[in-house]
Amino acid sequence: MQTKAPLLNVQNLSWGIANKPILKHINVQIPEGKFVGLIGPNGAGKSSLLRCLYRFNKPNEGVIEFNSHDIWQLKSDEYAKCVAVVLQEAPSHFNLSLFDVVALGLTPHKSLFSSTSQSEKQQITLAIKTVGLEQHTNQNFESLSGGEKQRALIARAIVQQPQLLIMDEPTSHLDVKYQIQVMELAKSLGVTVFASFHDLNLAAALCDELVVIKNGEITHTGSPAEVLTEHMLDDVFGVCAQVSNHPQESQLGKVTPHITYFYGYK
Ligand SMILES: Nc1ncnc2c1ncn2[C@@H]1O[C@H](COP(=O)(O)OP(=O)(O)OP(=O)(O)O)[C@@H](O)[C@H]1O
Repeated sequence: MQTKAPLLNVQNLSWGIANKPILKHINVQIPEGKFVGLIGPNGAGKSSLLRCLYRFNKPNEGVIEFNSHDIWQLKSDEYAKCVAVVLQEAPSHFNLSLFDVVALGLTPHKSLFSSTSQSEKQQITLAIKTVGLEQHTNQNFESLSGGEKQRALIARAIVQQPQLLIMDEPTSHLDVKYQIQVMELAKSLGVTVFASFHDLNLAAALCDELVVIKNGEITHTGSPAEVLTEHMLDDVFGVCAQVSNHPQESQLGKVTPHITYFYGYK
């Protein structure tokens, strides 16, 4: 039986700035429909890798295939229709309402200056409702809270109807409730997601697979249970921790690693 090609296939990717190698011979496969987390210490290369995937950084070496096509051979608007990006910092959208920002998700699908049809307006309203922001529809985007902004950007991604959602630490400024809410919302969309995380327990609970990067190299890939070991946490993150099974998940017969950190160890 022939196995299906991954939605995103990164082969031997290297990228750097001014002769300084930052990403070194990266190989990553993101299967269609999976929620894959990218983890690694500060400065490991997470954002640099994700930027290569949404064509912000052009690799010095290697190939990135989307649906078996080299992404640099695709027309930029064609690729923009397929890939939505949610970043750590919500971009500034002065004078735009929440509705207007969510409507920007239609941009890759529309010609310049074309107006928004009735059915598109319904699509936008539905996406706003999905992220629970209907009471804020006409509010200025800039006046939304951090968590509301990130949910609005997910609504924008819903409207875009991407095949792949790339998220670069989208919850790092949010309180714990919004962190869980925003990532669970992203998971509930059912699209393929590749997201970087700093909260390893959140990554363990939500991700089907994890990719670990350290010093610009992939060191581990696999299920959260395979990847999140005490040895890996020591080796890659330099922390002393105990990994157990999350109590909520063990009641359901699932194995989800849960990390307890120890303090005062060097
Ligand atoms: N445009 C650039 N010019 C010079 N150096 C860069 C550039 N982009 C990234 N770097 C460097 O590459 C390394 C990896 O950075 P990157 O932002 O990808 O790491 P990260 O894993 O996302 O880190 P963090 O968890 O702190 O956000 C860092 O040392 C950073 O300073």
